[in-house]
Amino acid sequence: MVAEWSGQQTTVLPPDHPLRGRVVPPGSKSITNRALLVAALAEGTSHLTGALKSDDTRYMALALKAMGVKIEEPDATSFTVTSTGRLSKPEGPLFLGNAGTATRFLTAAAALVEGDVIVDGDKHMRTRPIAPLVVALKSLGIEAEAPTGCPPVTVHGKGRFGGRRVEIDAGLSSQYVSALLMAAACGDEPVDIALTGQEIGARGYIDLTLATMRAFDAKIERLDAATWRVAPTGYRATDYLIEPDASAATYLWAAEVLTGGAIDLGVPAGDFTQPDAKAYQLISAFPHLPAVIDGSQMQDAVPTLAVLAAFNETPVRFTGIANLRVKECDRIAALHDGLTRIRPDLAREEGDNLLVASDPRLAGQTLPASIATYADHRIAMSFALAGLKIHGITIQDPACVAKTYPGYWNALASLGVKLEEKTV
Ligand SMILES: O=C(O)C1=C[C@@H](OP(=O)(O)O)[C@@H](O)[C@H](O)C1
Ligand SMILES: C=C(OP(=O)(O)O)C(=O)O
Repeated sequence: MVAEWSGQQTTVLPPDHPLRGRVVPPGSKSITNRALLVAALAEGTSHLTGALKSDDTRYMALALKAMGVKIEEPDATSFTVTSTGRLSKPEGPLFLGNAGTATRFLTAAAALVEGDVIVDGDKHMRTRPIAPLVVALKSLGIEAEAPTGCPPVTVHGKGRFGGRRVEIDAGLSSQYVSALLMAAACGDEPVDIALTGQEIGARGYIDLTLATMRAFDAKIERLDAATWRVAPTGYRATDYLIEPDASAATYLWAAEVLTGGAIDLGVPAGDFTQPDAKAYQLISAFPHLPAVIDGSQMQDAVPTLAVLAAFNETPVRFTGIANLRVKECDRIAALHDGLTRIRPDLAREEGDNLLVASDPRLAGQTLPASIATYADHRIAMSFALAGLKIHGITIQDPACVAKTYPGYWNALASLGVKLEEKTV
């Protein structure tokens, strides 16, 4: 992993007061990118409100525009999407940065284009696996190739999505399933989508996909615990309100318990439908987090929980997190790296488990640590939480939060957290 850093960095100064105030998290990344795609596949105009505007959703919107969809942004949290219901062949490759959702969802949707579509991303995305999705598309008779097993992917679209049944191994990413489900509604016959392999993490993201599809009038039937039948209805344009981002909420919930404050998120934790909202109960138990946390159904909340665990009364073992190794970076390694920069005995990797050796006496100490963020927004946002309690925590490349939460540093500042920015 990278050791040295030159560029922008932010030092978080521990506040001398509990964090109190109102911070509403931005719109859900997951729901915004689903809604943008299904709205683009619906004939007519859809108004998406409460949406996230960040790198990931910008890449999705730009890619859809490149395929002939009209997308306007009437205000800071809305998209107006007008489409014929068809995606046209883009002139060049679709560049999707490191947006896993946009990359996976558009790889399947590219089958609906007549002509070749190249789906590509930045150097990080080019190391994130997509082969299982490509294999699944090929089994449906859709020609596609990803020579490295990661983007770029070339999809030779035929303007249709056909085949009665497709099996998908979603062990590495639930996004493959969501991608197939969303494209399948625009097929010309019902498609059964069946999970193979082991039980997957993040099932809640499939529920999120089904909910967004149904809001745009798709018809999906669950045949059994691992199979869905998608009817070839297409989508109907609609107005859709997107809920705030539950993963973003985890930083605010954690900031609240770490400082003994009260942050009004504008949404009760129980109202979120996204998987990471499950982390709320755990966060509320702080400083009595359980000895073992299975992160499989709240994967994006694991960095938050792991940093929080450092201040817990007792150690915490994180299990069910193997696929954190193929997110924006290898998050198990990045969390281990950051925690051990704070204090060498604070974390240990055991296979794909992460053990955090908690110590409530960390609070108030001065332990200068420059946290490498590996271009991963969640590593930056979660280690900023350590800076609320420890003097000397510096976050490298703080701008990487723009992937999903561009307003993060302003949100902390609005709660009275002092930040020192420097370029080194
Ligand atoms: O479907 C989604 O919106 C997401 C699914 C999860 O990824 P995987 O399915 O790759 O685990 C999650 O980590 C990602 O941030 C968003
Ligand atoms: C894993 C993440 O993103 P994605 O897979 O959508 O790039 C994330 O936001 O934590």
